[in-house]
Order: sequence, then structure tokens, then C-alpha cells
Amino acid sequence: MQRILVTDPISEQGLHELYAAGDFEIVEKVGISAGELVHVIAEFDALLVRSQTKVTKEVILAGKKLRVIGRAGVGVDNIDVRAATKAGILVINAPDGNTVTTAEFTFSMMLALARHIPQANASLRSGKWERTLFTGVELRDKILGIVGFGRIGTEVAKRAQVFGMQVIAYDPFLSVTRGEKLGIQVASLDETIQKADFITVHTPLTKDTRHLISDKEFAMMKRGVKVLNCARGGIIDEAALIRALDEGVVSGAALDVYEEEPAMANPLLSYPQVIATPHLGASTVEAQVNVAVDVAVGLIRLLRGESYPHTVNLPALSAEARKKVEPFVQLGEIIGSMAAQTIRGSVQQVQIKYFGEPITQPIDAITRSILKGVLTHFYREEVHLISANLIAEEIGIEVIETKQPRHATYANLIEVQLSGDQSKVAVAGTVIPGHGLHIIQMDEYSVDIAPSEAMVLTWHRDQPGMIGHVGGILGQSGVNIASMQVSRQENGGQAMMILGVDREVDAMHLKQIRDTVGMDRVLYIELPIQS
Ligand SMILES: NC(=O)c1ccc[n+]([C@@H]2O[C@H](COP(=O)([O-])OP(=O)(O)OC[C@H]3O[C@@H](n4cnc5c(N)ncnc54)[C@H](O)[C@@H]3O)[C@@H](O)[C@H]2O)c1
Ligand SMILES: O=C(O)CC[C@@H](O)C(=O)O
Repeated sequence: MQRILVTDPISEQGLHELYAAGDFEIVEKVGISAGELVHVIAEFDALLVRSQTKVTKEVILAGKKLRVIGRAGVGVDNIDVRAATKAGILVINAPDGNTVTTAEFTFSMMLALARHIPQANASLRSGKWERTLFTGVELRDKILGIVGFGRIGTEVAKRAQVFGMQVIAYDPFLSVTRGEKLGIQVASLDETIQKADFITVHTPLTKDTRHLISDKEFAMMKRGVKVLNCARGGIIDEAALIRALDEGVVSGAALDVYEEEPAMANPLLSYPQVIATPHLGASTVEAQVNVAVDVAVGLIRLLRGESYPHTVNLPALSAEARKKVEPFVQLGEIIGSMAAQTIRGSVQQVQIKYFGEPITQPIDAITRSILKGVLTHFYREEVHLISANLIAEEIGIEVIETKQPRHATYANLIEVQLSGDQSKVAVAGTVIPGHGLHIIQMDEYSVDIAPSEAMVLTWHRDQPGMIGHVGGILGQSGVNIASMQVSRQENGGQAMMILGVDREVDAMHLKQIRDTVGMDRVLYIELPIQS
């Protein structure tokens, strides 16, 4: 039975999905220490976390059986996604479930900031009646700068427009056309922060967004600006924010997230102009149910071999898309493997040529499969579809893809050409509806043979007796020939033979074939055929 470990508090409904599935063993260890997690993770197939558990490289390396890590929420910065990718572990999240909740929270913070509500509340409770001290500002006609215009940024903008604010936004993926449709101004980061009266950030925390707002950016802002961070600690440089508060550039800040959490001794908490909450952006009953149920369903589906749309380190495919692309994915791995087993020396470049139907499919899935087929023969560790691209990049293999809508002869064709320090090799294949996968080219030889798990390839002189001789040796060794193709460049010139065989050919009989007069090269290869 597959085992799922839950290490952060998630809603009852999410847990219910896991238990109700019936085919998994669920272990809850909320609050587990980092050391204990490294110790126990080897026994689990899946791990379910929120933001408290740090899924470090050590945890991932210790997770020998681990196949999926589920994050009940959006941000995956508590998971070492690169290490997971390299280990072939899928990372999934639940990005839709807390969007509105977090946008509403950000908006509450903006109103609280504009009207000093937390400070006034504290003042009254301490026995004071300070009406002039807490004079605020209206949101109407103010400019809201949004940095990061994804799901939450968009929902914040809608609410701001209802309050009569003008919205200006920066996001590298936000087009002017979309901005026009939504009635907002699309601008650069500099222009956004220069014009805004309120600035709110809604990007993920990545190496590019760490300290996205720092001294240089504060120096460009309007004096008296108010800033909000309900996304991730670290997007706003906290030391620079302190300087901007001290200098009066920033008149107020609303923070839900911190560079270090829990933020027990953060100096920003001593500033009266700062309102602060303990990472509550996603904390509503509704959002916690949504994200927990989404990610629990995702884990169940993936462990059962089905699909889930929110995969962080592998493009997700619908069941229908998967069905369509699957034959090309299988063909890709086979021809990649065949090319890798026939090249002499190492591989430096993988050139993939797609013709016809594959270009209408999610090609990334096919390319990953080709790389898996190639790398499996060169890389010291197991290669997965998840890790294939990253491993190719890490070991410096250049991958080039070209796409042509048509091929002169075939409705679909994939060619894999490997170039290395000693040689080049090209293998092409096609999918023939109703007749399965066919290898149709091996270097300059045209062939037509269905790939099989075990194959013998020979390169030899085109002369009488070669087929009989090879067949005879295989017969003596007790190996049955299931299929065969012979191809030559010219009568009496170079030729090649591809044989599908029923079992492995031993080294002694391969040597006998190799010693045949007129034989240049013999290879026994095994291909990743899926039953
Ligand atoms: N406080 C909380 O409890 C809470 C709750 C939910 C989400 N979050 C945080 O909010 C973040 C955003 O969530 P979302 O659902 O809107 O994600 P999203 O992926 O829909 O949107 C993020 C946007 O940021 C943009 N972006 C990336 N790099 C950028 C850069 N350098 N400059 C400007 N824009 C950039 C992306 O293009 C994308 O449009 C999450 O990554 C998460 O860390 C916090
Ligand atoms: O687990 C939480 O409540 C925080 C979630 C939030 O930060 C997210 O990224 O989805």
C-alpha cells in the first residue's frame, strides 16, 4: 500500500479525501522536526505540506520512494524544487483555492493602513480617545501600484477599481492589451513604483524577486507612499524598508510575511506605522478547505497514475492530451535510446526534428521522453521525465528542436540526431495508426521495422551469405529472430541489418558475428518498450 505523510495542519476535508480514497496509508506527523523528517521520509511515497515544513535537499535525497510532494497552497519556496526535479519527484500545488481569500486579505490590510485601524483599536483599548491622531486617507482617486499581476494581483486590482482607485501594474507577462481590457495601466517596475500612492507586491519569491523592492526602488517612490507585502517575505528588502520608514519616504507598511518566519523579533514590529499579521493571507475556512482538498485529490490522482493540472516541475496534461501524445512519447524514448546506444563516444548535442502531427501535440512531453531515452545510457543515476531537461542542462548537452508542419512521405515523423566528440548518429521513427511504432531511418539507411525490447544491429558489406550467416549464429545460440530488415546504400556497398530477437544475445555469439568476413560492426541493444 502506498504511504502518504502529512506534516503540516491541513483541513479535515482534505484529510478526509485522503482517508476516503481507501488505497493509501496516511500518517500524520504535524510539527515533525527537520531531523526526524529526514529520518522517516524513506518510507513514504508522497509528502503533503503547507508552508511550515521545509522540504530541503536532505529530505528529498532521503526520500528514496518519494514520488510526489504536495503543497496545500500556492508558494513552493519552502520546497527545494530543483532538488526534487533532479530526483524525479513531482511537486504539485493548489494555486486556485486561496486567490480570493488572499486578495480580500490584502485589501483589508490596505484599508487598515489607510485608516490606521489596528493602531486606533490598540489606542482605545489602552484607555485613550485619540481622534485627530488617526486621521486617515481615502482610497478613492489614489494610485495603486501592483507588482506581480497573476491570480492574486488581478483580484486585488478588481477590488481597487470598485473603490475608485487607479491601477498601474508591472508584470513581465502582462500585455498592454490585457491591461486595456481590465482598465489598468501596464508599466515598467520603475514607473509603477514612481507613480503609486500604495504599492502591493504579488510575485512568488524567487532568486529574481528577492529584494525586488530595495533602497534603489524606495528612493524612486513618492514621499509618504504606503507599501504592502502579503505575498512572501524577502520580496521587499526589510532593512531597506526600515531605512525608508526612518527617512519618512514610506508613511506606512502592511506586512503579512517576513524574511524570517515566525517573525518573533523582527525590528519592523516596533514601528507604529507598520501593521503586521502572522502570515494569515490564506487563512480563511474556505481557502483552507479548497487548497487541502485540491492538493489531496492531486496526490491521490498522481499516485494512481492519473493526471492533475497543477504540477510545478512538469507541464500538466489533460487525460485526453496525454492519450494523444502518448504514442509519440513512447516513440521518442525508443529512438532516443536507440541513437544513444549506437553513437560512438559521448553526446554533446541532441537535435530533434519534428514533422507533421507531433507539432500539434504538447511537444515538451515528447522532448523530455527523447532526452530520457538518450540520457539513461549516459547518466549515472536514473533519469525521469521530470528530471530529463534539468540533467541535460547540467551536463551541458545542447538540445535543439525544429518543427515542420509536413514530411514528404510520412504523416508524422520524429528524427533524433546525436552529435558527440567521436561521431554522429540519426534515428527516425513514425507512428502508423493501427500498426504501432516503426523505426524508418537509421543514419543513411532507410528501414521499416517495429522496435522490440531486444535487437541486434549489424553494419556490413552487401554480399551473399551475410543474412544466413548471422541467422545461423543466432540459431546456434538459441536466439529466435522475430523480425528483420536489411537495407543497403548500393549493390555491393555498405549495408545494415536490424533484427528483433526474442532474448539477449551473449557476448560469445556477438563476437562470432563480429568476426564474420565483411562485418564492420555489431551491436546488441535493449529498448524501453512499454507493454
Ligand atoms: N500571504 C499568504 O498567505 C499568501 C497566500 C497565497 C499566495 N501567497 C503568495 O502570493 C504569490 C502570488 O500568488 P498568485 O496566486 O497570484 O501567483 P501567480 O503565479 O498567479 O502570480 C504571480 C505573478 O508574479 C509574476 N512575476 C514573477 N516574477 C516577477 C517579477 N520579477 N516582477 C513582476 N512580476 C513577476 C508572474 O508573472 C505572475 O503573473 C505566491 O507565489 C505566494 O508566494 C501568499
Ligand atoms: O499555508 C498557508 O497558510 C500559507 C499559504 C500561502 O502562503 C500560499 O503560498 O499559498
